[in-house]
Amino acid sequence: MEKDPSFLFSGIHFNKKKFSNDFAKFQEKKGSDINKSEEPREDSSFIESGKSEEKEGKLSVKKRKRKSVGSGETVQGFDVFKSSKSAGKSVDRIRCCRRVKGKDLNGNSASSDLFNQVCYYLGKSPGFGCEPYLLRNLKELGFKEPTPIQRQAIPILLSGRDCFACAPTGSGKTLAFACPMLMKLKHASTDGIRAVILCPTRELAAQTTRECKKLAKGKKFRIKLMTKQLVGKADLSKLPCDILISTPLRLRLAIRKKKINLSRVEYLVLDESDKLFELGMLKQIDSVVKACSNPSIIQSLFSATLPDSVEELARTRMHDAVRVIIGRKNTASELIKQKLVFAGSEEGKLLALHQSFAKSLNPPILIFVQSKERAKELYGELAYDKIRVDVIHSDLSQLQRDNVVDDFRAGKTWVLIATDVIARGVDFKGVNCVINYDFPDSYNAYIHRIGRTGRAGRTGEAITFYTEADLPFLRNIANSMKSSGCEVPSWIMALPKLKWKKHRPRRDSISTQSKD
Ligand SMILES: Nc1ncnc2c1ncn2[C@@H]1O[C@H](COP(=O)(O)OP(=O)(O)OP(=O)(O)O)[C@@H](O)[C@H]1O
Repeated sequence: MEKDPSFLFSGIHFNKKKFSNDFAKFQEKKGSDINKSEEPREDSSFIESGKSEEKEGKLSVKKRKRKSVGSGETVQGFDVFKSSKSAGKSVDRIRCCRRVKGKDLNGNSASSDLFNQVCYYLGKSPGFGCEPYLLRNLKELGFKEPTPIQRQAIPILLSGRDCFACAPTGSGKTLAFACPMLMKLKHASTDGIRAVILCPTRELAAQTTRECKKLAKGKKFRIKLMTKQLVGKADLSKLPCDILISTPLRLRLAIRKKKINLSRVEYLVLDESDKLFELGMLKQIDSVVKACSNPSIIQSLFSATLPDSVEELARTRMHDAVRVIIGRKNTASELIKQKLVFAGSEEGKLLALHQSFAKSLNPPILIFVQSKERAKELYGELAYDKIRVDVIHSDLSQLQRDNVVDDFRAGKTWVLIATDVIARGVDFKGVNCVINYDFPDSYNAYIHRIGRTGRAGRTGEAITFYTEADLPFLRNIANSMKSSGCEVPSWIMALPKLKWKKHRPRRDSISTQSKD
């Protein structure tokens, strides 16, 4: 069900208490008027907010506070203030507070085409022109107005600042980095690779490649996905490619074999960045960042979850970065109705699943389990039911994985059983329900798994089964539910909150056959 256009603001909370000063400022401006202005004003705060803060670097903290709170200067839609943690480093924080309205290029009212409006502002500053092909493609894709993350991140990246951004799942982060990338690159060239996008999984890399191609339709940009075959090629230095999309491992392999030249890369994106900064991928990321040696490179990090530890790590690798947080950091979209179900035992889970399918089946449904072995077991159980079920895990070949994903997208598969290989970033339109058959192994995994539903303004449901083994971690999930507006029994809220390391308990195998 589409919610138009308020969906664009799903997941946004403005903490009135914490930001009371800023809130007061917005209240004062009530009724005043961005909308009524004759012409859309050039919104310099969009682009230069961070830089003007920098200039103020010498002001005392008190003065800076006074200036930003009491001056009555124009603030449109967000509040910019220095991160206290980052004293001495140029990292700004932008918190999206409310909707900006205005007129589009033709002077029509705000709701018609805000993309035009954003681009109009940008077009006024030299070098930021949005070409007609991009506007046309956005229109063809049905995107009428930018989502909050797009509204904030696009101008920042276009202004040449590094950016790390955290916004809810399904809120349009891909476009937020792909749009400015195409605008920055302007035209295809034979200069070699000029933009690199890193994604943690092959599925996500393939999806991002497709999205970039759709956006670039009508231009001759060469957009390439780093495949196994490509890595195997003798010489990639002459690869006709403007934009390269890859997993870190494949790109690192190409770098190590000295097959690829990334010294001209102007634009680097780390998508699902917290996953990329996990221990296993950190070395690979570092070697890519090192190989992208162009001093004027623009780097950006995007994710729906951005733990503080990752931010700290990112700051050591990014300078002059603007930090954009849409809504509350690390929470699920409000469009997802989250439920916890006590299943008692492993057998209980299977029973609960069968019963709920027998009662009502509202596909497409995604079921997450904790390992490929369990994915195969559950598939074995459900395959006998008269539902179209399929399974995806890392034991399948790339071609098999692609086919499974395509069938689910096309509606041929109703129920897809999956491991965490597709928990992040993969955009299935209209998944009605996500079932965490096995409790997720971390809080972030929970947010990303359930984020496969409730995307782009649609509502969705997320059901999480738990057993005794999962009880210690229930409270952590309950917190996310509460902050997304879902009901949580008070006894769960009273449970102690534990530090959540990887939680993968040994579970009995999935089978209807009695163990005896
Ligand atoms: N401005 C827009 N208006 C309407 N729909 C949009 C807009 N921008 C993106 N979308 C759609 O929203 C959906 C989610 O976008 P996207 O996959 O970029 O989300 P995301 O924030 O990266 O999610 P995740 O955190 O799960 O990776 C896509 O189907 C995309 O086509």
